[in-house]
Amino acid sequence: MDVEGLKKYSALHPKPAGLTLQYGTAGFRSKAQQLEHVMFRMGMLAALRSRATGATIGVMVTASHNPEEDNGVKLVDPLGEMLHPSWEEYATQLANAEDQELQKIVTEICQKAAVNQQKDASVFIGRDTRPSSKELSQAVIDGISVLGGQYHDYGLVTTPQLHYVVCCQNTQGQYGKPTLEGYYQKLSKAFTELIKKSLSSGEAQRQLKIDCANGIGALKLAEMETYFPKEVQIQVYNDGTKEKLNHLCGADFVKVHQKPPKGLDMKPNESCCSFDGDADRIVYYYKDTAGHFHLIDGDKIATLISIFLKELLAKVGQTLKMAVVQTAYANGSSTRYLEETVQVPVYCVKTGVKHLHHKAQEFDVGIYFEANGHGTVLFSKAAENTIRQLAKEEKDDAKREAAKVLENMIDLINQTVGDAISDMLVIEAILALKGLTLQQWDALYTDFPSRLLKVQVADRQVIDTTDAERRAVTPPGLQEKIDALVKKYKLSRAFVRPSGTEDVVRVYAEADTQENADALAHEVSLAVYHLAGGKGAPPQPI
Ligand SMILES: CC(=O)N[C@H]1[C@@H](OP(=O)(O)O)O[C@H](CO)[C@@H](O)[C@@H]1O
Ligand SMILES: [Mg+2]
Repeated sequence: MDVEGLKKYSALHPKPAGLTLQYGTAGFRSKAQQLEHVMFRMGMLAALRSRATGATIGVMVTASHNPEEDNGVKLVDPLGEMLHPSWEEYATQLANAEDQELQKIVTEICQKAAVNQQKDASVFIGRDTRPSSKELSQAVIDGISVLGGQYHDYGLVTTPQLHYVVCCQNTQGQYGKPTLEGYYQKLSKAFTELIKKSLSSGEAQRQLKIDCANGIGALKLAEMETYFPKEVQIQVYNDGTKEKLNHLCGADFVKVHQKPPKGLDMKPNESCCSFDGDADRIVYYYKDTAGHFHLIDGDKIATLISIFLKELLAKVGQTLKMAVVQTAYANGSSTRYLEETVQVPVYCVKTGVKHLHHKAQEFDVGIYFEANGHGTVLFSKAAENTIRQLAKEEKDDAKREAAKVLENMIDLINQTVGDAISDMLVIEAILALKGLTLQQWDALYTDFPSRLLKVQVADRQVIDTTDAERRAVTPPGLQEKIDALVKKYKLSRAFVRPSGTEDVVRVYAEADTQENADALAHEVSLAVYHLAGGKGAPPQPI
């Protein structure tokens, strides 16, 4: 280790006194001006992780759907997955070390994780469009360099694009070419093949309005435009030229407020969707002729994909094990529909993509989505091989054609992580192939009315949960209170958990009517406020 270099560079990116941050659900997130030292140190950690795995590691500078003033950083593991949980602890230790302790902590991590410091290190870097991202990614570069690592800076990319190139690089091109061009080519080729099949059935040109949250998605859709088949016409809104990132727009805003984003003029029955700030989430929506807004969230996306894949698997005659993975935030109506009508097993795991991804890996075809629109489909290597072979060699025409559709789906889906661009193309292809309108898709089932709220408390860690976060174990009395409140309403359900990305406790409730869901959520919020150390004024009714 270049001890002098480390001293010099860490002095350029000093840690603010008294600041402690934690590698949470989606890496580190905070106000941008508090993050320089974290970026520098995550550059260092990525170099160490690269040496430990003998592979290229990704570092993405983004705070996704958070306000423009925030920023964040997450590490990408060799196959494009989220950083392994065993290293999250090292990330937290390194980020919180005092400047003069850095060398000691690095040595400790190297010992604990058996990192050979002589090995080569390679890191890919990407960033979103926040004003602070460029400078912060420079701090990441300093961190990589100070530990003697090599890097490739992809500059402005969506989070899923960075995951994709990391996976391509570490699979020696098996997953595709580790370039943006490679990404656009792979997706557009698969999409064009699929759309061709629907056109023969007389589909008209498809039109879609996309709210890009004033983020990176707009730039990347513009780059991709030349690759799109002309049968699909997309119109980009909130492209970042006028308004602030994520302000009153984007997938998170639309999902949480259950209303259309600012800056997108929506005519009745037009297909619209929203990306989030780093383009790894997507939700669809439309306005009916009576002017009512209809949200089609991650649960309905998972449902559409499940129906489509199940039908195809039946056509190819393969008994592959398929399942859907959700979190406690999935609307109860979606879970019921998937289990009872689509007849696919559904599993509930803790919030956070890493948990969903991990569970989905247990199946031949694992479909996972968070209700907020983050999700993808994973195919096991064995399933993928079977499908590719059938697509090439199967004698039965109908079976072979179905296998080809599945093969293109495999190529169109970004299996490394949820990807708004890829998911959008998957959805458009399925709707075209099935000849479904957004209204028909929406009508598959009706969401139970729900409400998601935040409560401020002094220390959110006083709440500990179990059963995939659906029950609170501490503080004492809280779960009993929630149980009693839930009993007061019909078709109701409620749970609370500390957020992993914000300093709040999240409260979720469902009930038979919107008024009841709102009332239940409010009553549960009060229980959290009183039993878990509420801060500031008590929660007000909605
Ligand atoms: C209710 C909700 O939407 N929670 C989000 C949010 O996590 P919290 O731990 O709830 O803050 O951000 C995560 C990262 O983007 C995302 O994975 C998750 O779904
Ligand atoms: Mg995001």
